[in-house]
Amino acid sequence: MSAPLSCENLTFSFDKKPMFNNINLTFKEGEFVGLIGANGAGKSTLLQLLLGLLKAKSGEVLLHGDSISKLKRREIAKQLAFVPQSIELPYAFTAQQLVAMGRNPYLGAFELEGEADKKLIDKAMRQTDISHLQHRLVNTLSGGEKQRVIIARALAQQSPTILLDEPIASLDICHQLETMQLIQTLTEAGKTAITALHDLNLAARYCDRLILIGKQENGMTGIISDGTPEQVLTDENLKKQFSIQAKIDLQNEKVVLSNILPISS
Ligand SMILES: Nc1ncnc2c1ncn2[C@@H]1O[C@H](COP(=O)(O)OP(=O)(O)OP(=O)(O)O)[C@@H](O)[C@H]1O
Repeated sequence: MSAPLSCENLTFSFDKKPMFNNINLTFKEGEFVGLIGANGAGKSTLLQLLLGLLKAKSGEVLLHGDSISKLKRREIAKQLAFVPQSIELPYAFTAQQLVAMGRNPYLGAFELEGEADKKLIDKAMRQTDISHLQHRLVNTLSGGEKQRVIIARALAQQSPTILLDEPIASLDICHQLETMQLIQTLTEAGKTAITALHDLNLAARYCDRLILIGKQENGMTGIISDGTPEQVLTDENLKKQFSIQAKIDLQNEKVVLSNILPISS
């Protein structure tokens, strides 16, 4: 069976500045993948390419083997949900109305949500701990509350694959852990999750696979390393790609970084 999401020979540049050259990736059903890399490495850009929001210069993104460029946005939305870093809304929506937008790909124009949709909306709000915020206007919520509303919208979308751009950046520590646990539970149930993350310890603790993006020897952006957290979070990668040194241990079969220090250039 073809993978829920893959890309073949993706090449991309912003204006004339070459960025990705020949990226090939396959994401399997039930994988929890962390995209890691320093600021400006290209994590968001890769997510936008996988979503079909940025157009590759060459190569293609495939959803279950079908080229994303041939699918309508509505069909793509049934397969891929996205949690962006931030969201600007032109009008005042309540949290519940925003979460309900996750059902739009399944509804006709002017069609209202049915009972089954409402159940999924309620469930997504419970899973992200925002049921008590349902009637609040989203633009009055704190950054972390708003982030959880956006995650709930993506869950209500019920897509087999979810892409998240730093979903825990503005969350308190408890909601960070709960969100990572929630994504882990969803992937254990078969969903594929690909999430950009800055916290390497949380990435190592929860993700099955890490993809490290960064500058290659030839100056182009590419995949520096792709594998288990143990394979990717090596002394050399931490030094070269993050300019840090750290003590790397294994605790309960999970990589744990401690004594993290910047390497002054
Ligand atoms: N619209 C654009 N036009 C030109 N360059 C861009 C554009 N968007 C992003 N870039 C550049 O592409 C590079 C990758 O950016 P991207 O946002 O993908 O990085 P990132 O890994 O997500 O970074 P961060 O961790 O800081 O969010 C950066 O050098 C950025 O300045």
